[in-house]
Amino acid sequence: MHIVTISEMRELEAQAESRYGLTSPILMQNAGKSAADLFEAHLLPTYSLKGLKVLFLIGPGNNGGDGLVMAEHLEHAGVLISLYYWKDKKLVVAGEQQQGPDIHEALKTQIHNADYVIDALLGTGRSRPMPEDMRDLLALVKTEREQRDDLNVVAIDLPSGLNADTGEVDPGSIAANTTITLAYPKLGFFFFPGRDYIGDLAVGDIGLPDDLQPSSKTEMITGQQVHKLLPERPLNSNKGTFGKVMLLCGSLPYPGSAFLAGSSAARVGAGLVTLAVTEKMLPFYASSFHEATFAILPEEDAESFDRANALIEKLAGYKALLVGPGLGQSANTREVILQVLEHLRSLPDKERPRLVIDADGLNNLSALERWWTLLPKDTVITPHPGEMGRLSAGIKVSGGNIERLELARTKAREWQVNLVLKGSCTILANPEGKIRINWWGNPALATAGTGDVLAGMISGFLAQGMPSFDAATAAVYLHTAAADLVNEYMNIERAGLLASDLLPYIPMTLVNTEFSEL
Ligand SMILES: NC(=O)C1=CN([C@@H]2O[C@H](COP(=O)(O)OP(=O)(O)OC[C@H]3O[C@@H](n4cnc5c(N)ncnc54)[C@H](O)[C@@H]3O)[C@@H](O)[C@H]2O)[C@@H](O)CC1
Ligand SMILES: [K+]
Repeated sequence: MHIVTISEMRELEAQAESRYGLTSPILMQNAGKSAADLFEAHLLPTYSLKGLKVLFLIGPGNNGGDGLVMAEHLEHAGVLISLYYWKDKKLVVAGEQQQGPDIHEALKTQIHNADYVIDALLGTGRSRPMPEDMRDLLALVKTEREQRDDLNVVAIDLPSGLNADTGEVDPGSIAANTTITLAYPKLGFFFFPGRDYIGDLAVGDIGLPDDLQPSSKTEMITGQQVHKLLPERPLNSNKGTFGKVMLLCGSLPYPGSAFLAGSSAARVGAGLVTLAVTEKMLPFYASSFHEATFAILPEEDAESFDRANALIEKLAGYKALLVGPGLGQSANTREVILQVLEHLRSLPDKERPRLVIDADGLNNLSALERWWTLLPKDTVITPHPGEMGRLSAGIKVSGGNIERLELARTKAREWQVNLVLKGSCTILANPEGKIRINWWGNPALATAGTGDVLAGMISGFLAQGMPSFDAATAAVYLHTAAADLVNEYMNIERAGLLASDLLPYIPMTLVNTEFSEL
């Protein structure tokens, strides 16, 4: 699904009118109707609309207009509606305009009684800091919600005061429990602090024709998209059909990485997983990972040439190679990596295993001048912000702010790689400037070993012949989906997940994608 900036959204609306006669009032009718439908479908699976008390905060522009249309639809469905028009300071309760000197007190009563407050004050037309009286109005809602958690705020299009391009927020903005955005998610939703203000995201349909597409090269990854990317699993198949993946991972003191990454490759469906390990390490893996096969390498103090060659000799017929997790950063190991890269570059396209480099693979590379010139075509790299900083000559890389986007786009082009810049909303960028962003994040994933799982999943998809950018896309999405399943089935919330907990849930995510809307 496209992600749009404010100007891209305006351009779409202008085209809708000039090419299809879809004027602003028509789009607004569609927007308000769709918001009402989503409100009913997504937000109230267990409640009836009848008798529900909903207060609408109506702003001066089209965002307020959307709110009014939505209110009208909900009123027909039996919702008890009150409307507060911010600009005129007018309060209408059940169709009656409230009179008298103290509208403010009457408004407070409405907030106190409401089940839902709909924030339809400002949308993409926000052009300046919020006036104090709008901040005060939202502060009343915020205070009330702090006192009772059965008050929900639903933002129309976006939480008022949020900058839809950057994710910056006004001091008066309040976080929504749910945001019903119109037509497409806005870029600012994917960056902090904005990300924290969106709550659950739903995307409303404003009736734009299918062939009117945004020019944006930025996409939000969705379950349905991933479902279409996943490899076929024909009945007439054997383990050879689904490809072999080799892992150059794990060393003392990080043996677990190879197990986690290798298991993850198998869990996304790779036909065969081979761990390239030393004889000393073999007993550890052989006892914990029964399904793996092994390529035995000379010990780590052997000549780098011999270590690299032992791997290269075994590599024929492999479709994917993962280098890095737990590998260590000795000069000898760096030499091994360089020789393996040289070998990969020398192979014809068809015979070359697709490469994923993660963790120590990246740390080893970042010590070298113009390291990216050493990579074979179609490589995927998966840095977290710290690794990204080292790869980019020591700059500081944000974990969630908007600057990440341009950095990812520029560097993927410059380095000619498929870049997975990890973070709360992981960003993927390819050499052609295409961007895909993962909406889902899960703080439980902030624990050791989950990166190994992600890198393993990518290599498992590569083994099955998926193009590099798509393999990374599917893995990033399903990795957070697996974490959500762990939370659900293990009954945990934001902490306590072990990376290995993800493993049994990965296959379930492959099935679920078809049915997830976002
Ligand atoms: N234009 C269209 O075709 C459509 C617009 N849609 C809705 O319209 C919204 C955009 O509408 P508008 O462009 O009218 O913009 P908004 O409704 O976001 O706000 C613009 C109005 O608010 C005022 N304003 C701007 N910043 C302010 C601030 N900080 N404090 C107080 N007032 C401020 C402006 O003077 C203007 O009157 C979208 O977010 C969406 O909700 C949808 O109805 C779909 C179709
Ligand atoms: K709004």
